[in-house]
Amino acid sequence: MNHQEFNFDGLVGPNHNYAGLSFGNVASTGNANSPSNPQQAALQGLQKMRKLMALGIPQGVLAPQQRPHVQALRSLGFSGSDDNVLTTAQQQAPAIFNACVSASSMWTANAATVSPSADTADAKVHFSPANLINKFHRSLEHPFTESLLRRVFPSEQHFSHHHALPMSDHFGDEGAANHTRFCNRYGEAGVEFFVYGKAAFDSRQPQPQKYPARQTLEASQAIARRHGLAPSQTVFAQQNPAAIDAGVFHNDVISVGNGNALFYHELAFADEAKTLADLQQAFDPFGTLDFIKVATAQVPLQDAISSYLFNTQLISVGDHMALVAPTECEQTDSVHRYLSDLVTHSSSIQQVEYIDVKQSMRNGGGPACLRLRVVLSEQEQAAVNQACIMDEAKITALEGWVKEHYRDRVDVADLADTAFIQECHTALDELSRLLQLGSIYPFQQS
Ligand SMILES: NCCC[C@H](NC(=O)CCC(=O)O)C(=O)O
Repeated sequence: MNHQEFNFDGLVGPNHNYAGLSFGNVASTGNANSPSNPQQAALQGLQKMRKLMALGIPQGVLAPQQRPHVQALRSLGFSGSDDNVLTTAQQQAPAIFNACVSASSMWTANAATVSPSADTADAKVHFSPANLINKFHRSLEHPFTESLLRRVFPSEQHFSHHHALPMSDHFGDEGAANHTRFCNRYGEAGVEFFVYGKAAFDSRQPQPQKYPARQTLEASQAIARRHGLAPSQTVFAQQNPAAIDAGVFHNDVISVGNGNALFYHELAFADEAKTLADLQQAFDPFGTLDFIKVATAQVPLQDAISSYLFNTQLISVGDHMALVAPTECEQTDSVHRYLSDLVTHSSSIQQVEYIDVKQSMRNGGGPACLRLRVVLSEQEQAAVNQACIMDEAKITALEGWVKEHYRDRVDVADLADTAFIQECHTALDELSRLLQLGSIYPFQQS
């Protein structure tokens, strides 16, 4: 059977903006209140999908969420007409209002954790939407994410959908940004690797002091249990608390894996030697893992964070692997030097492709943040909502849709404007038809 790893990228929403909502994510707070360009952001995302398709990676899309989240504002005591809710919230509680207008669902690496059928006890593909409890604006995502995933992966025979974990910091879950899978071939069983920031029920373990640990060990363990993963093929490792305090808010900012390779910075894990030993032990039945370590002397941690060297997409292309890296990696001397050198050695990684996703990068989202990886067999592929699987013509149609409906400048002050919100609804209404999602948006249901 022919299995493939699909990338489901988040389509950037028409309300893409910079509100500085993510404490601990230095790009987000550093660019707070600068104007955004939603049209350029969405086109950069679509261009990235085109590039990945050209490299042979099948590509799907996940639709953006409706914002502002009027219902959340109503639950916080703002009342009257929708217009009144929005204008009063923006005047009286601008920070809360901004959180309810975020386009953060574009980073689909945080949408869910996905385990392929080769790893799960019931041989179904399992999806657990992430509760994203650490950030208010992101904690609003999971109900829509779950209903969207159910419409994109509707077959009960092949797909198993869970609810998000309990909404408590003890079970803080950030989805696939802290989850990696190793295997020889996508259709074969492999090792699932969960990286957490803190143990919520064990205060003896070290914790970051400055910035929050967004993923807990207990959340990762719960996901592994729910997905029916074999304990011998599941590894949990703690992220280095010092790296979190330097701005590494998810593991995918400091390491990336694919196939039998792990590309990581030496400061990624709290206990590097134990993490590698645990991974190799779990992988022993399948073979040898290729650990590609980047030393601080080669790339200082700050350069890795600002360039997003590890938020690259590590993909299999024929018999080798390629890194799809943001152009910031080309512009950061240490990183560019490292990558130019890397491809000349006999490592698994023999190709680097640079892409421009600056609109997303300015909020701390690189190429890897924008995609959710889903391994599918041929039968599972046939059971997916086909309108969400991309080809050249569909990408072109989405580009046309973006150019027709998206603004090229949005200031945070525009976000409560009635005309702007109406434009966003018109865009999403048309998109729900293009992607055959039915009346999925709240404004279509009232
Ligand atoms: N995986 C990348 C996620 C980036 C995301 N940024 C944000 O939500 C910033 C939004 C803003 O500041 O407007 C986050 O930190 O979760």
